Amino acid sequence: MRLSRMITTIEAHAEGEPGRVITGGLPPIPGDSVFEKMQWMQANADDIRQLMLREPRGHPALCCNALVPPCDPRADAGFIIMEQTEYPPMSGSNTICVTTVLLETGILPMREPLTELTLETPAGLIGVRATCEAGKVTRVEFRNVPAFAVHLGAVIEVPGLGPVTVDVAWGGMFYVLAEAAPLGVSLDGANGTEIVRVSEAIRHATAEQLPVAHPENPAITGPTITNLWGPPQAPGTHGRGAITLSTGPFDPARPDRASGILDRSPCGTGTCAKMAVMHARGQLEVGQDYVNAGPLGTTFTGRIIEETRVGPHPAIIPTLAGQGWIHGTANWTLDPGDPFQTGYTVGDMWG
Ligand SMILES: O=C(O)[C@H]1NCC[C@@H]1O
Repeated sequence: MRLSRMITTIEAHAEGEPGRVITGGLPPIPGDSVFEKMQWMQANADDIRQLMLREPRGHPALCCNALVPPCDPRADAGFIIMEQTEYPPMSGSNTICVTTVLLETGILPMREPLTELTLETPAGLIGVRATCEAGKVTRVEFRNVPAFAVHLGAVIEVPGLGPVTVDVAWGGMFYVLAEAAPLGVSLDGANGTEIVRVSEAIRHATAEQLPVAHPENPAITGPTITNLWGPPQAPGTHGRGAITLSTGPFDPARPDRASGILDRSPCGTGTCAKMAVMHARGQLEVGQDYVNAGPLGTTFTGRIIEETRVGPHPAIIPTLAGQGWIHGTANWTLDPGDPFQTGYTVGDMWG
């Protein structure tokens, strides 16, 4: 066996959303912030992201996180988030996976009943409170970056769907949000193909008609991800949503060939974007919980803890909570003679 790479990972999921955590095998990654480290990785080592997320080592629903030393002296650890078509600045399910791995594998010391951490993400510092019992992280609550609505109730023209009313908001990623019922789309996971088809058409049209950039970091643009939402279905929940992550380019000439995957969790940044929209509409107040359900019926609990501003936008500071579980460890290798040096995708599963 000849190895040109060996990457060590801890396999984890947060309320169903898989979030692989790279704990070894990365090259030195330069940068004066985790955001700069992310930019370097995107420009100089994107083969690692592809190797981890594509077949035979990955699959369309997988996310991956590269643990890196923090740059901010206030942070305990840093991580770079990698998804199928982008490096998100922030991610709820991946923050929960990273926290669970850091503490349950001893990379950082676990204190029971509560461990408090500061993590540096490309979007900035995240305060984390991990409830721990008998060596298990039973709940991860993090204070997200400020969330805000950029567009409320905008009408866009979507080929194949006609006029669609959308909101566009930041929750750590830029989301386009649309109510599922007027579109005639069921949010049940079994309807995933239709959800992806409609969501990708809306995302593409919104990115063309309502492009947005973050006021504090114009390099962060969107929307890049779609949140179809609906009323609560289960007792104790306040809403539900289906988040579609793209897994490949959208061809407006072939909307039926849209390639995307549902977040298996309720999506932390998507829930925060939804909360920002609800707050902007006076539907959710400071101190109020918002329990959001995803396609598996698992939930994240959001709460608005403060009001603030981001550039010209009124904003909220939300917390988001859920749980993660480790389900494996792995050493992934690359033979320099492997014909697939960056993995591969096939249209049957990748659209
Ligand atoms: O929970 C979240 O925010 C993440 N889940 C997959 C897509 C987002 O990054």
